[in-house]
Amino acid sequence: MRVHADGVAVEIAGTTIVADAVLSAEPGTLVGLLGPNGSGKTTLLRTVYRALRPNAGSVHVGDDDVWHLNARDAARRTAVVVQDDPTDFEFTVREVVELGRVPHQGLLDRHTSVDDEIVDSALTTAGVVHFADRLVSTLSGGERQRVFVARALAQQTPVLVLDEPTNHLDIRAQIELLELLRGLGVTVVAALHDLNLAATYCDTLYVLKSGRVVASGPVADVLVPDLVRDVYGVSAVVLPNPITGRPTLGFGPLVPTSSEKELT
Ligand SMILES: Nc1ncnc2c1ncn2[C@@H]1O[C@H](COP(=O)(O)OP(=O)(O)OP(=O)(O)O)[C@@H](O)[C@H]1O
Repeated sequence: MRVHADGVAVEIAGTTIVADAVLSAEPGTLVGLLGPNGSGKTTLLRTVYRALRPNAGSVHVGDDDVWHLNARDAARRTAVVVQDDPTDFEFTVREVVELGRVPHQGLLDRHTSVDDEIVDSALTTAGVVHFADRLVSTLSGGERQRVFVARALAQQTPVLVLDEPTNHLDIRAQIELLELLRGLGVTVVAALHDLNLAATYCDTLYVLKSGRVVASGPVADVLVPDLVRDVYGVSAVVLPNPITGRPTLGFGPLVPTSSEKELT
C-alpha cells in the first residue's frame, strides 16, 4: 500500500516543526527518514500514523486521507513501533503482542485461535517467543524493542512505521530487524540514525533538516559527502561496501553545516 504525505506542516506553540514536507513510500519499499536530532523525523512520522493532525497538507495511506479513516481503520492499515513505547510494562510479552490484534476485533469479539496463531507467529518472527510469558518490565531495552516489533507484526498491516527501531539493538539484531522488515513485502517507513544501515537496507531516503526535506531519492543519490557535511556538519567519504555492493560511509572531523556557514 502506498503512503504519500503532501505539503505537511506542523506547528507547535507557534513554532514550525515541519514545513511543506513531501514523502512518498511506494508499496513494498523500505523508506528511510534521516536527519539530525530535532530535525522533525518523529513529528513527521506522527502525522503519517495519524497520531498528529498536520496544520497543513495531507497524508494518504492507500487511497484515503488518514483523517478520513477512523482510528480503527487507520490501525488496520498502519502499525507503529515508537521510541520509548509507554505500553504498560506490567503486561506480559504475549499480552502486549496480542494488542496488535485489537484493530481486527469487534467490541464484543473474543480472541480466536486464528489470533493466537498470528500472535505466535509474530512472537517467533521477532525472536521473542522464548520470553512470551515474562513481564515486559523485566526485559532489556533490546528485548523490549523486539516485543513492540512483534506487536506491529501481529497487527498484519500493509504499512509499518518505525521510529528509530534499531535503538537498543546490537549490530546483529539491527541487521536481523532490517532484513526482516525488507522481507515482509509491506511498505515500511522508518526513521533511522545509522546512515550505513540506511544505505544498506533502504530503497529510498528522505533527509530532514530543521523540519524541511532537504534531499530525497535513491540511496546513492542522497547519501553523498556534501549532504552529510551540509546536514550533519561531519566530513564523510562514500565507498562501495565490498561485501554488499551498497554505499558505505566513513566519517571524518566535524565541519560547518551549510546553515553555520551562512552565519559566518
Ligand atoms: N510538543 C512539542 N512542544 C514543543 N516542541 C516540540 C514538541 N514536539 C516536538 N518539538 C520540537 O520539535 C523539534 C523536532 O522534534 P522531533 O522529535 O520531531 O525530532 P527528531 O528528528 O525525531 O529528533 P531525534 O532524532 O532527536 O529523535 C524538536 O526541536 C523538538 O524539541
